[in-house]
Amino acid sequence: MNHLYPIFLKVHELNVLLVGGGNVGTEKLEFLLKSSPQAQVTVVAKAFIPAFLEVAERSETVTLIEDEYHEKYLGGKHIVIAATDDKAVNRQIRDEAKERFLLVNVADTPELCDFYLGGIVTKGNLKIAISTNGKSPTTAKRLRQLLEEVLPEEIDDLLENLHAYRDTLKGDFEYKVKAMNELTEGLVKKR
Ligand SMILES: C[C@@]1(CC(=O)O)c2cc3[nH]c(cc4nc(cc5[nH]c(cc(n2)[C@H]1CCC(=O)O)[C@@](C)(CC(=O)O)[C@@H]5CCC(=O)O)C(CC(=O)O)=C4CCC(=O)O)c(CCC(=O)O)c3CC(=O)O
Ligand SMILES: NC(=O)C1=CN([C@@H]2O[C@H](COP(=O)(O)OP(=O)(O)OC[C@H]3O[C@@H](n4cnc5c(N)ncnc54)[C@H](O)[C@@H]3O)[C@@H](O)[C@H]2O)C=CC1
Repeated sequence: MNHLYPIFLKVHELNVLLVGGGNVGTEKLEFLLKSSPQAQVTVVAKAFIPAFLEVAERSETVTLIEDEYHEKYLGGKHIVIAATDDKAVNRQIRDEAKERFLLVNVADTPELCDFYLGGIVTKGNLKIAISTNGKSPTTAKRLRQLLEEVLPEEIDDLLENLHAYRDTLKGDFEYKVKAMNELTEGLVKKR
């Protein structure tokens, strides 16, 4: 049983701190920006690998700070992702973030995480997040790839059309709920 509760964060309006600019940091930043290209991310690392810089340069909302992690970098942040190769530093980031009641993810270390990053499928306005409860990130990746493949791009047209249709409906809330449910019944009806 997976007890995690998924939420969809407006990371373009929240301040994210990422510590570490190596392989794992690159992967985290890449997936964050793929899903949320305007994510407000400050990255602190002693050094950045070229692949990291390549990903960061594509974004206008990523700020890089070449420095050792210090508690001061938690100021003004809502969410923290620790991705250094130093376990003690990751632990320190986690402890100092917790003192401030910030939500923290220590990459690849489930026991130190308040939340996990998931596999994410985006088709226009549709977004699906996948979690295996930390049991198999590779399965989350494969499911993400599968859904990206099988869900048609046109699914976004469906959402837009239904949204437009809802706006044309005259009547109270109850009437609209009924009309929208009848119209979309075919999506779940068993043949
Ligand atoms: C708990 C969690 C915490 C977190 O990091 O947030 C976590 C933990 C760990 N990851 C590990 C390794 C790998 N992670 C991936 C890939 C992804 N990992 C992601 C999330 C999560 N990883 C969270 C759980 C999500 C869930 O609930 O399912 C994804 C979905 C999202 C993202 O990273 O943004 C992203 C796919 C994105 C995509 O493609 O869509 C691959 C696959 C690959 O790269 O091909 C490998 C190598 C294969 C392997 O080793 O399994 C290890 C072992 C480290 C070691 O060996 O020491 C641990 C630690 C452990 O399992 O104990
Ligand atoms: N590379 C991979 O695919 C995997 C890595 N891991 C583990 O994840 C951890 C991170 O791995 P990588 O990203 O590959 O390491 P890496 O060596 O590529 O990157 C580490 C990053 O942390 C930064 N850093 C280290 N100490 C710092 C500090 N005090 N303040 C600020 N920045 C600091 C470095 O400057 C660098 O940018 C390691 O512990 C590794 O064992 C686990 C599974 C897979």
